Amino acid sequence: MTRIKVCGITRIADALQAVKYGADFLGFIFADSPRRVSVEQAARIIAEIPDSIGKVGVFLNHPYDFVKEIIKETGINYLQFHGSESPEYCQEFRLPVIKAFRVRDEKSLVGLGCYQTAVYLLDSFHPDRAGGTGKTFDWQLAAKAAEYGKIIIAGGLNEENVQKAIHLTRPFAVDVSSGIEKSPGIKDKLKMKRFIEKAKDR
Ligand SMILES: O=C(O)c1ccccc1NCC(=O)[C@H](O)[C@H](O)COP(=O)(O)O
Repeated sequence: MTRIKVCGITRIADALQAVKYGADFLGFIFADSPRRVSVEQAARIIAEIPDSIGKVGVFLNHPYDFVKEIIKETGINYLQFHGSESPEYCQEFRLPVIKAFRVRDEKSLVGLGCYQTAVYLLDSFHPDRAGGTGKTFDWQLAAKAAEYGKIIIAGGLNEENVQKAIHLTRPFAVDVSSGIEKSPGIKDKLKMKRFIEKAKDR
């Protein structure tokens, strides 16, 4: 069954709803974003979440020591590197790594084979925004990435298109953020429920 990552969590209520509806991973953004959480905020939310749920810290070209500190202070147990972090940098950490690639065309996936990460997350390229764009990319390109390992499909997913994305790309997981929001960082309960139901129905 396709796993589900709900990203951009900023509130305990949203985290608990996502778990109740069946999310497998929750994402906490430490990069510059309207969905950014403080260390204290993330730690407070994570303390309320069952152990079985993956808690993913999302980073963007952060210094090694910053990431180490967040791991220590919050209890995140997955690392998502969303920038131009090198394979060597990703291997410095003991936690499982999700390396993100922002897909514009085939060339965006060059270098993917150099990483030895747990999973690859494919997100949409946007010239000004690193993530949470609400835009999809050409899902046909996901097949190339799948040759290298497990993939997570991200970027512009919502209750209308998630089944098609799963059907076309057969991912390990799907990732959603703005497609289930009322406003950045504030999730819409009903949209979240419907998204998860649709994703689980595939
Ligand atoms: O979501 C953000 O604001 C963000 C900002 C900077 C780096 C990464 C960010 N998000 C990472 C994610 O994993 C999002 O879930 C992913 O970009 C998909 O977002 P959306 O298109 O809104 O579903």
